[in-house]
Amino acid sequence: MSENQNKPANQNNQTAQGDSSTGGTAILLKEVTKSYPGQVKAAVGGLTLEIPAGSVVMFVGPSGCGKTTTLKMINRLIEPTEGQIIINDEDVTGMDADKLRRSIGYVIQAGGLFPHMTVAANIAIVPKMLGWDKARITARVDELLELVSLDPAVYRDRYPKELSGGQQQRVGVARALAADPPVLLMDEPFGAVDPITRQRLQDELLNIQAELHKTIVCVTHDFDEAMKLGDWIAVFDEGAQLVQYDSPERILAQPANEFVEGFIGSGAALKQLSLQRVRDVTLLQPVTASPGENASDVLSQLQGTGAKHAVVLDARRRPIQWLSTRQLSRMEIISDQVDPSLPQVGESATLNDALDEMLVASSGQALVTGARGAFVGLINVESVTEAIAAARRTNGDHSAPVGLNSGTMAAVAVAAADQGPDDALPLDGDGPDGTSLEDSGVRS
Ligand SMILES: Nc1ncnc2c1ncn2[C@@H]1O[C@H](COP(=O)(O)OP(=O)(O)OP(=O)(O)O)[C@@H](O)[C@H]1O
Repeated sequence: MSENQNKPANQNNQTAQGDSSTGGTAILLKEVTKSYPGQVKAAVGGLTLEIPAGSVVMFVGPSGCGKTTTLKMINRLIEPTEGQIIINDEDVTGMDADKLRRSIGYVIQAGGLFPHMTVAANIAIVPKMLGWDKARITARVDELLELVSLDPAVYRDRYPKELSGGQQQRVGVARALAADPPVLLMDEPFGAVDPITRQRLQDELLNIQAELHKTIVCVTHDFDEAMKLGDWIAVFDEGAQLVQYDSPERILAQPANEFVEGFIGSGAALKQLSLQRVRDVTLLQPVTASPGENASDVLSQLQGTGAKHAVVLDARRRPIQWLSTRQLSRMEIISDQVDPSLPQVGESATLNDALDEMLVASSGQALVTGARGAFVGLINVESVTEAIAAARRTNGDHSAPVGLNSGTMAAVAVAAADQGPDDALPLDGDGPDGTSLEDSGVRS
């Protein structure tokens, strides 16, 4: 049996130890335990967890359940009491911790920037330690600032206190990516910013991930964030007991037990909206027009199609106006005026974002833009509803990565196993599809 058989369906081209098709590398936690001095129960009890290369794995669970402890054991900010952590074929528990940390990006809440250093100096910390020359560091700093959507000329010489919370967070991400590490650990990265900034930072992280394909492990308190960002979600209970480890779709459609249901919260159907992107929906193609055109020509086109609105595009095909037949009938020539309040969403926005935009505009429709703001079509409430129904029909046809505990919290284990063979955790040592852990790359 091949090593890939127990990998998630959408990761089948990767081996357990990374693959050239991703910028990331697989991580395997093998029966990892952490007992703090004086603790009655271990903070992490015999956790085995496979983190596929190039995927985003989100850790969720109640406060104090061991998420941060698990995360920090990966880069040895916390030393495990027992077990192995294997990154790129190597058990890193025996490796020099400083060397290890230089190959793992780490992002914490509010960026964790050094206040006495400029943005550029903060980003340059690891490249400097690695002995890069000055020109290479300067070029890399600028490249990373561009990547996180900050203009290098404006921001490179600023100090952290001269940045907004969201900007500090962006610099934190840039710093973590500086030496192009295959692994990125994030601990509540967007916890300290307002909801709108948070949404933008999440979108940006997704864009960056689409480009770089890192292996990202991220702790969050926000289940919606876990669904939006995660390829896989690990739901933990006390002692880092893994209650469910699966795709956001499956966790939503088939929560392992009441504990997971509680985490999902109300409105599971609505949460489907956060799983799908605008680009997954069939867009409508309206009549378009350009500045300088005769309004009457556009009106007759509209009459031909039965539509009531035309989208005016500038020379770079960016939408600038959205005119009704009534507005068109009052003008002769279409102007190049830009309407700043057009309801617009990007292709990578979630259906939830799109619905928000439509509701705010109360038009039931929004303009969709793609690369460099070019118009790609219209989305409406009906197409969103159809996309959700279609997703339900195709839900849940894949196996998940391996995750289990050898710890002592039997109650949780029994609760999960009660869900039947399809939903149960592989507590008997078998993977979700019945393959052995040996086959899945988990070797003793
Ligand atoms: N340095 C420490 N010494 C002793 N106990 C600790 C230490 N750090 C964490 N713990 C305990 O270990 C358990 C797990 O803590 P951890 O911070 O990993 O949880 P968490 O799930 O990340 O929590 P939160 O969501 O509140 O951040 C908790 O009971 C915590 O009190």
